[in-house]
Amino acid sequence: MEDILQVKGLELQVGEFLLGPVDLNINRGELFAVLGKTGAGKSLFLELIAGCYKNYKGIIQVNSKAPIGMVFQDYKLFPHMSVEENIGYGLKCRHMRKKQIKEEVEKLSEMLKISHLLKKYPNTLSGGEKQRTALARTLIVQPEILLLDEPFCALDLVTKQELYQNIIMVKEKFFCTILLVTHDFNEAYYLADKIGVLSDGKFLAVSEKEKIFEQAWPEEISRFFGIKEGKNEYGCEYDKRRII
Ligand SMILES: Nc1ncnc2c1ncn2[C@@H]1O[C@H](COP(=O)(O)OP(=O)(O)OP(=O)(O)O)[C@@H](O)[C@H]1O
Repeated sequence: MEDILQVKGLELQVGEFLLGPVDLNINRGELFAVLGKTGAGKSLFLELIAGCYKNYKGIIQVNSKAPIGMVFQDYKLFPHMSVEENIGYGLKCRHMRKKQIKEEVEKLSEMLKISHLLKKYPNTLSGGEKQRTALARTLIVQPEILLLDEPFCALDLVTKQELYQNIIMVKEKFFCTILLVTHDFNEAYYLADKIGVLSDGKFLAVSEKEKIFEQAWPEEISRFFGIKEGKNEYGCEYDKRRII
């Protein structure tokens, strides 16, 4: 399959922290989960791909003419704009006509089940509603690469599972390649095609999801996958059906 993103010898030093070197290829259309504990460098990696840093070493090659979309951990909605204005913002910047913006916003809101929120303002929304709004605001400009920085971390289990379905829908209907940052292996396992384990700024392992349980990983990596001596945290043979 064709690579949409190629990263070679990528390094970024911020203060004391060194991210990289990272070598990674992401296939078009895949969902790649960046799995790691707090402080591993997950957000930095995503922000680097998004173009937030200039002072890096190495190569980031993006094989896409469309913009890269990013949904931030804290959503970063514009507080003075309604949900409708937030979602339509990217089209307004591209000088699309008001009527067309309205149509596009309505269409996308329906898909993400937030039509009833359009007149509301961000400070009156729940976490899940904010997340859907942020996702819609990013998707409206039809990115080919979607970067999601721990999009579910502050949400309850039921809302999370509803939003997982949104992500699966987005991947299929928008043909997006998705990089998803998470510290939750179950989430990564449920959603991803491929999982990369990031620890202290370095990818310790990258594996297709199906192959995770077929390989003997070093102890350090096994822990990320919830495996201990071939067994899971419940002390029984790892049973993939347990996951979500
Ligand atoms: N602008 C910055 N200047 C200096 N250090 C930074 C900067 N941004 C991040 N760091 C440091 O880089 C390391 C990685 O941060 P990063 O936010 O990428 O971690 P993370 O894996 O996303 O963690 P979390 O899961 O808690 O969000 C941390 O030690 C952090 O303190």
